[in-house]
Amino acid sequence: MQLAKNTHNQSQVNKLLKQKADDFLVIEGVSKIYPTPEGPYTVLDGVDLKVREGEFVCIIGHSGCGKSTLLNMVAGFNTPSEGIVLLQDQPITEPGPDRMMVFQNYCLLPWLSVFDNVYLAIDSVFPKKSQAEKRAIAREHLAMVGLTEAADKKPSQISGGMKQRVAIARALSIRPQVLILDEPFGALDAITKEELQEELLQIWREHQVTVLMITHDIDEALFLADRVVMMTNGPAAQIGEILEVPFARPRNRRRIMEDPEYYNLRNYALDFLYRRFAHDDE
Ligand SMILES: Nc1ncnc2c1ncn2[C@@H]1O[C@H](COP(=O)(O)OP(=O)(O)OP(=O)(O)O)[C@@H](O)[C@H]1O
Repeated sequence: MQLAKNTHNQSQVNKLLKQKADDFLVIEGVSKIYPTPEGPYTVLDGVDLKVREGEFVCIIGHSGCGKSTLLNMVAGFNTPSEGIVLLQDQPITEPGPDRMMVFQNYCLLPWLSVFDNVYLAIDSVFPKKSQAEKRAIAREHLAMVGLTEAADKKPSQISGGMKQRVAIARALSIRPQVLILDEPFGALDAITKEELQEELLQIWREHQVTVLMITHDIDEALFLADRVVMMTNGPAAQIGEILEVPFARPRNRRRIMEDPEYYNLRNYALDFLYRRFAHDDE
């Protein structure tokens, strides 16, 4: 009897734990209305999304539909006009080291070396750690993105792909729970972009970080994400549909591209963006 009771309790606990993991990041009824000289402008209108812990979610949608506005609310740089964003049941009201953002334009400090760009972030979040420890964390994360040799270079002396690697190493070096990427590879050439996508997947697997990433590239979203969130056009944009990406991990680009399901998903997303929610100017 006791055993049966314990088993029952354990299954309840497992259910609660799963629910907690499923509700890791919760965006609930979020709207954003900006005051403008022409009157209130509704960018987002009632966005609901739940993200599981460790999930990789890509967000696609036409320019101006409010993707950055939404992710800025998760980062804490922006606040909803209505609704709420919760991380592990806590409302997000300001930026914090549990959520790190990486932008398309790298945002490195040009007067600091690659190493010091990463070190500065670690130092600001972990001021009590010893200098040796902080230097070791910086070295470890630069090694993770293959930049050990470039540690003493200034941002102006390295390529765009390398700069984005520094930005990713810097973001991860403070061990955030959520990594927010706003079109991180948008400015890179195709080969560098593919290399960085592979590296990002490896890092995501090793760090077990939850990733939210904006992209305009459907192939990128299908290669990286567990789910692709497709937004309707603004104003008053909403989540139109969510695609579950079924490909096994670790993913192999060639194998995925040989899978007929890849083309079904790709065509479905293209149809959503360029027919059902086509932009007037496209
Ligand atoms: N502070 C603000 N005041 C008024 N309107 C704003 C403000 N910030 C953003 N907007 C408007 O909100 C809309 C959504 O902007 P946002 O940058 O979130 O879109 P996006 O989907 O990320 O676009 P893109 O893909 O081009 O980066 C745009 O029309 C933008 O002009």
